[in-house]
Amino acid sequence: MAFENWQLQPDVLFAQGPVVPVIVIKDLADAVPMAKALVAGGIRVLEVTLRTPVALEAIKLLSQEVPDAIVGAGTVTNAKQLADVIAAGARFAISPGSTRELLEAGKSSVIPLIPGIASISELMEGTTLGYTHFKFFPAEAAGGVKTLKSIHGPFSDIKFCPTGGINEKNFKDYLALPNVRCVGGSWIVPDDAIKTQDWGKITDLCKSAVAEASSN
Ligand SMILES: O=C(O)C(=O)C[C@H](O)[C@H](O)COP(=O)(O)O
Repeated sequence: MAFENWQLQPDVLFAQGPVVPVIVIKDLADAVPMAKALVAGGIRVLEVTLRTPVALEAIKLLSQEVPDAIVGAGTVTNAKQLADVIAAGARFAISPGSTRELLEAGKSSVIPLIPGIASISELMEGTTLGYTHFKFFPAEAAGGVKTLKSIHGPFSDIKFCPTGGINEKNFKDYLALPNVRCVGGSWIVPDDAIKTQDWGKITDLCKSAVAEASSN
């Protein structure tokens, strides 16, 4: 267990499925059909990034309208945003990085914070405060599978959700690592499918990722 005040423990969150879609919602009207398409494809944990003006509204809407999903926030970079996403109903928060301010706020929050790390020193800052689950970002650019294998030596109890440059070709290499439970990625919610509102394509991408993840 990481922090007892967290209503959802990060090991439970990481165990929900092999892929966490990194979602960018530009048009609020897309939020519900997109989330339903993901859930229909077998993916429940949804990371809605705070990259657009409608992101907080989208988190609120999805929390109410798509009860089968576990809706959280991505791109949470400071304590104020953490408070905002909790108020919107997010059940977890993910950050691309870690600052002392954010780590302290996450520690005392009611939802789990998954801080991002790309170096050993950042990881140590987080583990010193009691964090056990991290995002590894930007995964491919920061050395990918090789880096995670090396980190596993001295930090064998720490679990990661690598994100950044992960796609249908390399995600299984990450999932095969002992310190990886799930991977994050935007490949599962491609821009062209959103633009054309091709929700069936998103469901198909999820189904094939879930099926492939469980095959050898
Ligand atoms: O927005 C954030 O909070 C991030 O940390 C960045 C995203 O996780 C990556 O941009 C997703 O990477 P791709 O799957 O390569 O598109």
